[in-house]
Amino acid sequence: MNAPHTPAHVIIDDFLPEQDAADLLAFALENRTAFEPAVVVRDGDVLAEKDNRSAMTSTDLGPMRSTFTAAVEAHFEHLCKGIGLAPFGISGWDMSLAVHRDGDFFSEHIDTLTAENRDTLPGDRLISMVYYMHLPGARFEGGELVVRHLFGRTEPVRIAPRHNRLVAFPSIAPHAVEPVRVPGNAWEDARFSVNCWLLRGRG
Ligand SMILES: O=C(O)CCC(=O)C(=O)O
Ligand SMILES: [Fe+2]
Repeated sequence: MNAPHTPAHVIIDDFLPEQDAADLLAFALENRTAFEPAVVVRDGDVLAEKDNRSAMTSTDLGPMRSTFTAAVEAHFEHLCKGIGLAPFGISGWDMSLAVHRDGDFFSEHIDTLTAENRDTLPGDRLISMVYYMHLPGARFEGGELVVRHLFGRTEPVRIAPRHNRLVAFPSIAPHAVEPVRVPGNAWEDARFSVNCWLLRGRG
């Protein structure tokens, strides 16, 4: 359980069986051409906004998609409890692979879609999850996830992007990715992740 005054978040280390973690990372490493520069969506407009975010994403998880969703489903009640939410019917999954390379970052934001953006998904993002992966000895530095609580004067939590670590938090919690440094900027040295949002249907 989280202490009462820390942001409600859950960390699960060794989230996937070792072989699945290696296969998922291998899939991301091998499918480099599927990644495109990430965009920021605001008020219904898709913005390639270098001021707020620099990363690349791909919605193709291939055969690893079902491996990943099954693992999340197995932890669903635990995740809800740690975040302080009653379990809900998942109306949809929003998922992508992401890579942060040298100089990449994501300034503070929330994942909840509001206004016109809300209609782009078949439900509201309630839980945000980030699953980290990288090769042993990958040379990136930085890229900590910083999660801030919405209310109260509490210290933000800073979470290192450790291989095979899942972090979950409420999608409305402000969070950011600190700048990543990758000496030499080799693809194999980057900070890879799966971003996954659990959607709840609307009444
Ligand atoms: O990569 C991370 O640690 C977080 C990414 C994120 O906040 C997002 O994609 O919305
Ligand atoms: Fe986010």
